Amino acid sequence: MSATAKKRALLPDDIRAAKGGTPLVSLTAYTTPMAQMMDAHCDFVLVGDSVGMVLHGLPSTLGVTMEMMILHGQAVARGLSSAMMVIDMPFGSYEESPQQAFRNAARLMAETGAGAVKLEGGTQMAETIAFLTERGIPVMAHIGLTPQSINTLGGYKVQGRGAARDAALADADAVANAGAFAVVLEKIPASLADDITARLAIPTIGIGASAGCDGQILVVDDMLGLFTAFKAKFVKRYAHLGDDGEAAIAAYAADVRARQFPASEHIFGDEAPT
Ligand SMILES: Nc1nc(=O)c2c([nH]1)NC[C@@H]1CN(c3ccc(C(=O)N[C@@H](CCC(=O)O)C(=O)O)cc3)CN21
Ligand SMILES: CC(C)C(=O)C(=O)O
Ligand SMILES: [Mg+2]
Repeated sequence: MSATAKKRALLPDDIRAAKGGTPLVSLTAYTTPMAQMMDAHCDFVLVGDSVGMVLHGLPSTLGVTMEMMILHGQAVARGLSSAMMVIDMPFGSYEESPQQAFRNAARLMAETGAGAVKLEGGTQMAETIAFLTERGIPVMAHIGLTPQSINTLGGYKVQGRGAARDAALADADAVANAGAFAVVLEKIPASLADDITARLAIPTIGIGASAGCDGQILVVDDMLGLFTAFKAKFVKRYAHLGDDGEAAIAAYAADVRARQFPASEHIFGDEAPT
């Protein structure tokens, strides 16, 4: 999909229609300035629950709340005009029942203006995905490595290898048949991602999956080199803003200590300029 020819905000159906075409481009965002930076270049922007680890220093995504997602979602919405906004449902906000999922998904959409929600899970979430889509809430699914299940998965490991391959294919079929308009494939073998992409009628969005997916997503702070606590194999760093930022802060500190900052252009005289 062309990132420059858009006249209106993209909709889930536009994303769905991109199946098999130019790969969909997506990044996460959590703030207005980051959303502004990517609006013209991305087809959709995800307010990911990775916000908890990336911006709040949490050890996993499990501690992320509805209130955090809503505040960051509102900030991102202010920075977007053409890219579609998708928002993650946080851990504990949808797993209990389709009714619980609807209540919280409706709140996320109403209070942030997101065009769709994303939730983690395959066959076990199919009933909930159908319940939401039948009631007007577009759902992006997320299978493979599902970080909210870190405590049962036992680590951020590759999913769907060997005997687990058939279960991953069943998850893909289940979310597509339930009405998801797209599905994120996280950290699975490339051949499995290619098989899923070939068998589903909806776009696959890869993160640690395959260049053959219908689109790609990364955590923006990872690809900018701003988040450096860990680097998954699937991350490519396109910049090193963390290093650049620390160097800038060190230069500021040295200037202040040497009384080199503020300089004449940063200070005010007694008289207003004429
Ligand atoms: N900064 C950031 N980037 C992400 O992609 C991300 C988050 N945070 N938070 C939420 C989830 C968690 N995800 C993760 C987290 C860690 C690894 C990771 O460290 N992978 C290692 C190996 C870990 C292992 O095998 O146990 C790797 O080298 O890929 C991967 C995905 C993806 N999401
Ligand atoms: C990594 C993407 C897919 C995500 O779910 C997140 O950022 O929370
Ligand atoms: Mg997430």
